[in-house]
Amino acid sequence: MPRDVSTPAGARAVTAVAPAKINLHLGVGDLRADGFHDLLTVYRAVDLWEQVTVALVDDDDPDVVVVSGPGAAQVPTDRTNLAAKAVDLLRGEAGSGARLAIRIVKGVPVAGGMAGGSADAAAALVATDRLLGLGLGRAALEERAARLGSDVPFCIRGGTALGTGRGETLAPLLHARAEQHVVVAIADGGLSTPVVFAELDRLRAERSETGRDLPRSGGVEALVEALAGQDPARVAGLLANDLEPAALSLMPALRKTLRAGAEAGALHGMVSGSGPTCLFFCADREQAIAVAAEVSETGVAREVRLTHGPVGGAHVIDNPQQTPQKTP
Ligand SMILES: C[C@](O)(CO)[C@H](O)COP(=O)(O)OP(=O)(O)OC[C@H]1O[C@@H](n2ccc(N)nc2=O)[C@H](O)[C@@H]1O
Ligand SMILES: Nc1ncnc2c1ncn2[C@@H]1O[C@H](COP(=O)(O)OP(=O)(O)OP(=O)(O)O)[C@@H](O)[C@H]1O
Repeated sequence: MPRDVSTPAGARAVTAVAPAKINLHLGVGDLRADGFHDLLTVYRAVDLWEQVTVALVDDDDPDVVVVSGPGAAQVPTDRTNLAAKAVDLLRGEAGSGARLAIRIVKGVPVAGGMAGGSADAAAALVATDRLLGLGLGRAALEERAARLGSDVPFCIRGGTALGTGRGETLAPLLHARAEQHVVVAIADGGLSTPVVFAELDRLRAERSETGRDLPRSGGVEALVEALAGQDPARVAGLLANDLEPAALSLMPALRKTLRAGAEAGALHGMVSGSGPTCLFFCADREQAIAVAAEVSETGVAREVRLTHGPVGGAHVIDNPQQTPQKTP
């Protein structure tokens, strides 16, 4: 462990946090020539946070990556770690020879479809920008973020946003502020994002041969309008995830999880992004507490968490113990 990686924010270390994302709508187009799929998505940041500290260390100390928190053992600690890629990108661009150590405290399920690794990259970009005094604005940081992954720009931005392209092109949805209480059911094991996209392509091809195409989600206008109102049931009726059939095909046990949420009375249950985390949308915090307790009792999930959104995007925090900012 480098000697000053846990130094409170100051000249030699900066800590930033970035939120998990959920996709209230995830429309997936056909496979593109570059290996990605065009998306039409409504992103929302929720209050599960990754915390990343970037610290200047002495020349003879290594550029270590230290990861702690749930699922830490599954996260790489070499330069393939997305936070390390973010640090290397900005340090290289600045022509800096600084030795930088990274400490990650995970609060988002690993490989769970909630952009945990992307949040690490987002927080690392924001922290490195501040530590090296680069002064890159939001737009420049989001451009670097898009090079690291499709979800990374949104983890910087936070709030609620429309995502297009491969998910990296964002437009804020400033009126979509209706708060949501969501129960997060974390599965035992993860799903690989590219494998889930490939399974969707396979299912679509298979179904089209039988003449019964897999249904595709439509537009987002009604959802965006509902998000400007105050009726959680209306919002719940408009949620959609085109990747869900692929995640269910790869992990059929998730059907049981979704059933448990429905039986507990959630307004709507669905797989989060590429899965396997399942989300249960509730009318209010009281219902969310009751649904979380009931789903937890059935034993279908490894862990059940309560969350809500929207919350803000990646930002520097002065005190690593402090609670991240709650509003966008
Ligand atoms: C499922 C989502 O989380 C929804 O927000 C994202 O689309 C995934 O975003 P991400 O994890 O940042 O994914 P990336 O690191 O950009 O891409 C990983 C892999 O996922 C697949 N991928 C990702 C995004 C996209 N629009 N189409 C894809 O087909 C590709 O195989 C790609 O090589
Ligand atoms: N900092 C990181 N944190 C977590 N995983 C990382 C990180 N860097 C690289 N990875 C790799 O990325 C894989 C996906 O992890 P991640 O937690 O980002 O998945 P995810 O939340 O399903 O992603 P998304 O929702 O963006 O598709 C992991 O299995 C891990 O090997």
